[in-house]
Amino acid sequence: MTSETTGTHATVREDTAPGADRPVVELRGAGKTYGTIRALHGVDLAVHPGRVSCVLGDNGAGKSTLIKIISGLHRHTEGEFLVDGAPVSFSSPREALDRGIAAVYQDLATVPLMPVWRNFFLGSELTKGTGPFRRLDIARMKRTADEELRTMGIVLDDLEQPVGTLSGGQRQCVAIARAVHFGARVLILDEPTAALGVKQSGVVLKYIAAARERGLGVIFITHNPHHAYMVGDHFSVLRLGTLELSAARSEITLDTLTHHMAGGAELTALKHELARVGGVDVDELPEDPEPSVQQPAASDPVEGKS
Ligand SMILES: Nc1ncnc2c1ncn2[C@@H]1O[C@H](COP(=O)(O)OP(=O)(O)OP(=O)(O)O)[C@@H](O)[C@H]1O
Repeated sequence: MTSETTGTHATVREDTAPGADRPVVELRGAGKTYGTIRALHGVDLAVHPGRVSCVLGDNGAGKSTLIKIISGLHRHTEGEFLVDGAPVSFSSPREALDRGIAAVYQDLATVPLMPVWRNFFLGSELTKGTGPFRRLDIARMKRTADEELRTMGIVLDDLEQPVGTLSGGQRQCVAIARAVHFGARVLILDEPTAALGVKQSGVVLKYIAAARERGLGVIFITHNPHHAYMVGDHFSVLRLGTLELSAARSEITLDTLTHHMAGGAELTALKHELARVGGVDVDELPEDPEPSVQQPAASDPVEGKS
């Protein structure tokens, strides 16, 4: 049996992010070309400690490419990528991890039949004794996993239960707690709520907020403006590989964010098309709110919330 002590609904974020100083991770005019395909171009992004930076975009917008650059899977081909203010170009995820940048993907690298505590330490098992007497320190691994999960507000009744028996949301939370334990300063969460229902999404959003409270910088990739707005301090909307919108929380409403995500101009054009085709009463369709934020200048570095 499994239980979550912290309820299931994330609290809507107030506009009160701690005064985070310089960004841990920063992209300045960054881009990536695959052969002749320009997947990402001129993107600015700043990830500060204790803040959640949301990256939204439709299919093919360039979200995965952005994550791959920051997590060390691909090198950027234009602009700058800085960690702690110094330019970097990682050649592997190991290098990114060594700098405290950890990616948690939808298809989590867990072994479903192994217990929770074993998955928590997968690949980094604790041992005791030396030489031929060296063996797994099972008691310490269970204790540490339990403590770390509790610190994040995740209480599982039985750490012996196979990780495959946890809900999708709980597995994400174990993966987040694991990354935090192994020294992540920046968490990249790739659509962590995409395959989840409302309740489990709430659980994951809570732990995103918990990671933020622990001072981590979080890059939250999502299609869902409602989820982003629950926990986000800053919002970037990508469209066809470029930054369509970059706004701090204080500069944007949920309606405006939703408008950008939905492709407001495209929806309006679609409404006109539907009116021409007939059969659809476009007056019955909901109005789309107008955007009310400035578009970022390509050369302006994206600042977090002031
Ligand atoms: N390895 C690659 N080689 C060639 N083109 C690529 C490669 N990876 C991505 N692209 C192209 O780059 C563009 C951006 O893709 P990307 O996967 O980054 O978008 P995305 O926002 O993550 O989309 P989705 O939500 O569908 O995963 C797309 O046009 C895609 O076809």
